[in-house]
Amino acid sequence: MEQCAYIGLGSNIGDRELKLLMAIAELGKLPQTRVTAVSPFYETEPVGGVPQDNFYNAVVRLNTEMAPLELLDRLKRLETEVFRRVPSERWGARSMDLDILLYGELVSDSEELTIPHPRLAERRFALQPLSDIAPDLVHPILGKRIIELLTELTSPGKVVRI
Ligand SMILES: Nc1nc2c(c(=O)[nH]1)N=C(CO)CN2
Repeated sequence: MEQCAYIGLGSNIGDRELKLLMAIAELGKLPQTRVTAVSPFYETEPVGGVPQDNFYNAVVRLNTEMAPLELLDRLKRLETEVFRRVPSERWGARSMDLDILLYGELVSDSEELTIPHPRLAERRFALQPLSDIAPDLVHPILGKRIIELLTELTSPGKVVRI
């Protein structure tokens, strides 16, 4: 069955805007998948304490028939094969980070994959672009709309629309 999945994109190495555009093009080539919404791009302060360059972040909506773990596998392959991402420190700089934020109404916590993304509600760099394309979407655990989560967010984390 086709599901809506929301993917968070982030890059802070090289031509960040070009990398986001390339990632969106690659997502559109995935099997059984269509890109059905793309958020504006934001330049965002790095979160997580490691001193590094600002990120560009965006969120896309996919309509996909791929199962969550299949989608995860495809995203990890894109990160390594297309963007040559190398293993780096946990919160460190990255050429391209592709995270499944939400997958339909699914709530899942396995070793490989936690959905919704466990830090979604704390991250302005994810909530802001997500709220641009899906403000009324309800977080399946917190039971609140994305726009509410964004409004209630107290942590700073500057984000600037490009
Ligand atoms: N602003 C911003 N900060 C981050 C990001 C990111 O995508 N944007 N990704 C990280 C690694 O998951 C760590 N910190």
